[in-house]
Order: sequence, then structure tokens, then C-alpha cells
Amino acid sequence: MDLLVSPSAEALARLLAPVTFLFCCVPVLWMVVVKPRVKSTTSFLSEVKGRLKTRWDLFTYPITANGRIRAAYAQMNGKALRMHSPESWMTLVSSPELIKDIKTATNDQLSLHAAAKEILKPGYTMNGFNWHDQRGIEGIGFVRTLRTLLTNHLPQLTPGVRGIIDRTFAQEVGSGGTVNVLTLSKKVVTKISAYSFFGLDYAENNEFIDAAYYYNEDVLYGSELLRLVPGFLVPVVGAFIPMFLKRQRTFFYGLVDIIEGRMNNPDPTVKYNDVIQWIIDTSPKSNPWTPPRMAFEVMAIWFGSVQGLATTLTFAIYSLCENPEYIAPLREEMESSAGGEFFVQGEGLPLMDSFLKECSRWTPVESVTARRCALKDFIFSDGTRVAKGEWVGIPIGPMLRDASMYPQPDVFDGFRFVDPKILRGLGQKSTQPEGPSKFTDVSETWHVWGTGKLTCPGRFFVSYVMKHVMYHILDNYDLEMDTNRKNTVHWRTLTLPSPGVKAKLTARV
Ligand code: HEM
Repeated sequence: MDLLVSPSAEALARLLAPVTFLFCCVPVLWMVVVKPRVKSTTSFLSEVKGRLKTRWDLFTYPITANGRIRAAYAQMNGKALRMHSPESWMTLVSSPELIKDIKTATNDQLSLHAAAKEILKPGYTMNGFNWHDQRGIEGIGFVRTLRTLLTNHLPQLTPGVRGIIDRTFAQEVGSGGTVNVLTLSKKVVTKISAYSFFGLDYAENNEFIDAAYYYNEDVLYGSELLRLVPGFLVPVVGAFIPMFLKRQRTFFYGLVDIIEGRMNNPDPTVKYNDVIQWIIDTSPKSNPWTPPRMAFEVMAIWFGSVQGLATTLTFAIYSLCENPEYIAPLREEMESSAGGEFFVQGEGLPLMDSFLKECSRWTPVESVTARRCALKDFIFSDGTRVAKGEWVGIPIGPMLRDASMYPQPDVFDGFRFVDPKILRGLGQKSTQPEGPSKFTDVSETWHVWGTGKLTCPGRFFVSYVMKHVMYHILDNYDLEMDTNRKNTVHWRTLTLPSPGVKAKLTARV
């Protein structure tokens, strides 16, 4: 019996030797190497728990970010607060003093471009376009293009814009029906933007418009995909993304064609007044850009333009459906002399202006603005330190619902920004402590357009387009929501229209 057992016991002992060794060594290693680093088992466990919680928070961030920004703001009381986001730690600030620090920071301290690059990953999602981290290195001709040249040109665009709106609504809504509001807004905004960017010929060119329309979405989906895959896989997955960007290439080469055509064969009898021409005209003279570089510049502006405007317009249409008591006074204003003045000057309609501003307060697309990446260590005036590579931001979403800035913040008050003298008490539930203001104003309490020297140069175009589309709707249709569910969803720090939300438009008799 023994003889039979002995060899297998020996084999077993040989097998168990390494295991026994490990069993003996692990506690020794634990005592020598690990234990001195962790004060006690409890603190070790709480460290592990903390790390797991951070991982979980980052994993759920896309759907919890909005609520977490709100919760953070509720704790801030004017102080800075550092929170984790998937891209980086982010220090949120809301007091005028700390916001001023962001405003006065130099371009080599805090960078919007570096933060945008991290989010959009343009090297993979935008045909390899990799802009500089520091704003202004290649000039800021786009600011003059949009803020001055486009804004001044708006009144001349009016007949063309009205034609586009008429045709788009005739095709999509006709004499009435149920429509997906986001789809409708995107169509009309893309066409109006194409008209002001490239001229009327291109606004009617279906292949080009289609490519321009989907280019934005392709960038967003591509960058979202890259944010979901683990960091080490980004270059691998990123290398495949360009294969799916056919529409982006159509848009890019279409733009290069237009630019080359205008630069190589200038026609002295034709004067172009559109964004693409102003980008050509304001591009750096000392180190001239190639047509593809100019095309990238146009694509970058186009990207910032269409998506935000279409979404904001969608929310304004929802708000009009949900607050029908504003329809009559808005129509009354349109039928007054203010309506005619708006058509001539491209701005005005103070009641509509305030209504649109309230829609933006009610449903802001972004809940964090002035997002910047620190290009070097940055110290706020209260001593809060932001390490190089970390981000800062302003929690604009919850600030727009703060009673200290907006009386009765949870009441939709479409005329809260109007001068009471114009309104003569009509339907105004509250007035703003700082006095009347315009949709396009930038102020201490209104950071929707950014802050300091970096504000949205396209905001006058936004106001103009939204007013024209709302004018058309109010003039031609009665409207109500067709979908009896929540209109919006939160994704990361964005608020977006829920898929499939529809409104019923009925032609006015
Ligand atoms: C409702 C729609 C829009 C909103 C809410 C919006 C908001 C903003 C904000 C907040 C910034 C500053 C970014 C920051 O500081 O983090 C900005 C910058 C910018 N926006 Fe807009 N924007 C809108 C539409 C547009 C449109 C239609 C255009 C073009 C026609 C445009 C062009 C730009 C450009 C070029 C910048 C960069 C400015 C610079 O670097 O100086 N935006 N926008």
C-alpha cells in the first residue's frame, strides 16, 4: 500500500511546493512591501473603495454628469470645486472674482482649443486636422469674419433666408402635420448656414448639403466612440475612423474646390459676400494658408455653428408649444412696426428676443461653459491651484436656475428680459435685477455666449436665424407638442432633444 502511495505523495509534494512557497512569501511580502504603504487594512479597503467609486463615477459620467454638476454647484457657495471628469479633473468656479481669473488668463495659461481637441479628437475625426493648443497662433480672422462681416451682412441675407425657410417648410410641413422638431430644425438651419457660408448655389446643392449636414454628426459619433474605448486602443480604433468619413471628404474637397476656384480664377465682376470668402480674405498674409488649410478653418467654424443653433432652435420650438400663452403677444409684436423693422435691420423684436433668451435659460444646451485646459499650472486669485493638463469650467446650467440671479428661476417667464416700458405689464411675471437685456448680450450673469475675450462671434447670426424661423412658424401655424413624454435627454454635460419628439403644426386659417 505504502509503495503505491509514496510516488504520488512525492508528486503531490512537488506540485504543492510552489504553492506553499507563495503562501509563505505573500504574507512576508505584504508585511515588508505593502503594509508600510497602507496605514491599516481599513484604510487600504477604503482606498480600494475610493478607487472603485472613481472608476464607477467615470463609467456612469455620460448619463450622470448633468446631475453631478448640479450637485457640485449646490455645494460651491462661491468657492471653487474640483470634480472628476473622464477627460481630466475639472475645477468649477462660479463667483464673479474667480470667473474674472478665467477671463483675464492669457492664451498660454488656459486653452479652449486644447480642451476641444481632447473632446473631439480631430486628428482622427476631422480628416487629420489638428489645430494648435494656443488660440490665435495663426490669427483670429474667423472672429472678424463672423462677429463683424457676417453680422453686418445679415440684413442683405433676409430675402434669401426667407425663401429658404418658405421652401423648407413647404417641403417638410406643407399645410400642416406632425413633424420631428429636431430634424426640421437641422434641415432649415443647415440650409440657411450653407447660404451664408457658401452662397445660394450651394444651399440648393443636395450632395454638398447632405455631406455638410452629416459631417457634424460623424465627428460627434467618432469622438464619442473614441471616448468610450480604453486609452491604449484610441490610436487603433482611431485609425479605422477615416474609412467611415466619406461624407466628410465630400464636404472637404467641395470646399477646397470652391476656395481654389475663387483664388485661381477671380472674376472681377462678381463680389462674393459669404463666410468662405471672408475666411480667404482674413487669412494670414505673412504665412499664407493653402486652400486645404482654409477648408479646415471653414469646417471648424461650421462644426461649432450648425449643431448648437439647430438644438437651441429645437428647444425654443418646444418652449413655444409648452407655453402657448406667448403666441398671441408674439404675433401682435410681429404685426406691429417692430416686424417691419426686423426685416429691414435684421435685428429687433424685443418680445421675441426676450422669449428666445428665456428659452436658452430654460434649456441650456451646455451645462458647463468656458471649459479650458491649463497649459501650465494655474492659480486662481483665492489660491486654488489647477495643475497643468487639468481643466476649469463654469457650471452655467445650474447658475441659470439660481434664484439669486433669476427671480422665480423655476418659472418660465418669456418676457423677464424685456424693458417693462415696452411691455406695459403684459404677462411679465418678474423682472431681472440687473435691468433689461438682449439675447446677444454678454454679462456677469449671462455666460451662455462665453465670457471675457472669448465670446461667441456667431451669436448675432444665431439670434437672426432663430427669429426668422420662429416668425415663419408663428405667422403660418398653430402648434402643440405631439409627444407626451420628456423632451430632453442628458448626455455628458449636454442637454439634447430626446429622439423622436414631435410637434403638431396646423396651418392657420
Ligand atoms: C445657440 C448656438 C450657439 C451657442 C450657445 C454658442 C456658444 C458659444 C460659446 C459659449 C463660445 C465660447 C466657448 C468658450 O468660451 O468655451 C462660443 C465660441 C464660438 N462660437 Fe458659438 N455658439 C453658438 C452658435 C454659433 C454659431 C452659429 C457660430 C458661427 C456662425 C458660432 C461660432 C463660434 C466660434 C467661431 C467660436 C470661437 C470664438 C473664439 O475662439 O474667439 N457659434 N460659442
